[in-house]
Amino acid sequence: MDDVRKVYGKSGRAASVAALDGVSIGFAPGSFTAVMGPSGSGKSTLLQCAAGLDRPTSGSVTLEGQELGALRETALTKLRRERIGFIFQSFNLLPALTAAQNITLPLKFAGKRAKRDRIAEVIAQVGLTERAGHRPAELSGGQQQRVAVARALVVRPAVLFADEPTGALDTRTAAEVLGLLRETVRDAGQTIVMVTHDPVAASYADRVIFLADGRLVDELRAPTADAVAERMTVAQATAKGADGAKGGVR
Ligand SMILES: Nc1ncnc2c1ncn2[C@@H]1O[C@H](COP(=O)(O)OP(=O)(O)OP(=O)(O)O)[C@@H](O)[C@H]1O
Repeated sequence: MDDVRKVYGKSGRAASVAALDGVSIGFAPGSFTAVMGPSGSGKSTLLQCAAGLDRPTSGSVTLEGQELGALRETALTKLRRERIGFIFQSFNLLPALTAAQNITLPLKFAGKRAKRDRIAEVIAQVGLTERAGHRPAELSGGQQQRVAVARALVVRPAVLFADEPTGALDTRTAAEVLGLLRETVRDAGQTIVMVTHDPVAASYADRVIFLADGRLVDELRAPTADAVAERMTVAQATAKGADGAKGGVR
């Protein structure tokens, strides 16, 4: 992402909001990045712009050498289907379909043949071989999120974007899902960008970036949960500082 700005509302008008205010950042192949920041700091907007779900007001986003802004809507949709994976807080599975059918869906959308071996492989990767024939209502929250992870991985995306993937899970189940994400980075070289409010979740990443008022204000490598929690306090102070209070960052 190069100098990405996203302004909601007409730029210059009193009601306009710069949700992203000149963000430049790269996500290297095989890296796992957590995005943190106070509510309204632009985390979701960053994810949406990086994933080609939303177009920046200015600046550019490049994925595997392709500038997303240069693509028409149909080409962008194709790129999203084939090169990008998504998981959300609410698993977004289709209730009438089994786990295996949910996982097969992205291949169908991409017009690809659903090879049985690939489906079995990705189901095994998320540890759901025994549950492949179950519908979402017959699965626990953690299992449903693992189906969603498998569905995101089945196309072998360049980047997996996760928006609060453990927000609806209890601590133990969240740890399982985060461990699974970590494994896909380690074993399959998957690139992951994850928005989270939880310092423990962020500590599974290789790097945490902190947003405040649409700007990148800090970065932490090899994070521990304690170090993340401490930096969050500083990011919050920075956000307040931008509202006029002096000496926001210490
Ligand atoms: N569609 C929209 N129209 C107008 N303003 C928007 C829109 N989407 C987001 N915003 C504003 O942009 C800013 C950043 O929002 P964003 O959702 O990216 O923040 P966030 O860090 O993800 O917040 P949260 O942690 O609460 O989900 C906020 O001030 C928000 O009100």
